[in-house]
Amino acid sequence: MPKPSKKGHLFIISAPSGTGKSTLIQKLLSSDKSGKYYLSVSHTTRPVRPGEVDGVHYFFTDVDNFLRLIESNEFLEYAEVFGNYYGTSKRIIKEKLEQGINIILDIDWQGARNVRKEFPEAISIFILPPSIEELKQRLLNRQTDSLDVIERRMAKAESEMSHRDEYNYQILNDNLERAFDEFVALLEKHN
Ligand SMILES: Nc1nc2c(ncn2[C@@H]2O[C@H](COP(=O)(O)OP(=O)(O)O)[C@@H](O)[C@H]2O)c(=O)[nH]1
Ligand SMILES: Nc1ncnc2c1ncn2[C@@H]1O[C@H](COP(=O)(O)OP(=O)(O)O)[C@@H](O)[C@H]1O
Repeated sequence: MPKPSKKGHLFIISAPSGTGKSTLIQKLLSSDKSGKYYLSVSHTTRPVRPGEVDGVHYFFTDVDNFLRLIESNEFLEYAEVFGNYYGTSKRIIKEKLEQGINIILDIDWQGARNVRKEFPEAISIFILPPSIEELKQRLLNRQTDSLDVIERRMAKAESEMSHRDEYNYQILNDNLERAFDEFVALLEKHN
C-alpha cells in the first residue's frame, strides 16, 4: 500500500503595513528552490501600486466582482482593511495542502482569526517593527503610497499590534538578515 503523502502546513503571517512581511516572504520564495512554499495570492479591491502585477501580487478586482465572489463562496476568509476588501481563495489552498505544499498567507488579524476557525492547526507568525517611528520611515522609503494613505496605515498600526498575542510566534524585524534567519528556522521547524 502506498504511504499516504504528508499534507502541507498553513502559515499565517501578519504585521502592521510597512513592517517587512512581503520582503521576508519574497526572500523565502526566492530561496525556495524545491517549491516547498506557495504564497496564496489574495483578491483585493485596492488600487494597483506601481510595479505590481495582476495575478502575481494580487488579483485586482472591483467591489461588484468582489461581492459576487463572496456570494459564490469563493473565499476561505475576507476582510475590509484600510477601506478596501481583501480575500483568500479557498480552492487553491485546499489543493496545495493536499499536494504537501506549505501555504503562506499574508493576511491581517481578522483574516487570521477566521482562518484559525477552519484550520486550527495553522501556524501563525506576527512580525513586529522595531518602533512606530521606524515603521513610518519604512513606509516612506517604500514610496508606494501617498502621505494620506501612509497616515491611515500608521493609524491602524497600533490596533494591528494589539493582536500580536493571538499568534503562535512573534518575530522582530530589526535587521533583515537576522529576522529572515529566525523566520526560516521557524518555518523549517514545522517541516
Ligand atoms: N484578511 C485578509 N487580509 C489580507 C489579505 N491580503 C492582504 N491582506 C492584508 O491587508 C493589509 C494591506 O495589504 P497591502 O495593501 O498589500 O499593504 P502592505 O501590507 O503595506 O503591503 C495587510 O495587513 C495584508 O496582510 C487577505 O486575503 N485577507
Ligand atoms: N529589516 C528591515 N530594515 C529596513 N528596511 C526594511 C526591513 N525590512 C523591510 N524593509 C523595507 O521596508 C519597506 C516595507 O517593507 P514591505 O515588505 O513592503 O512591508 P509589508 O509587506 O509588511 O507592508 C520596504 O521598502 C522594505 O524594503
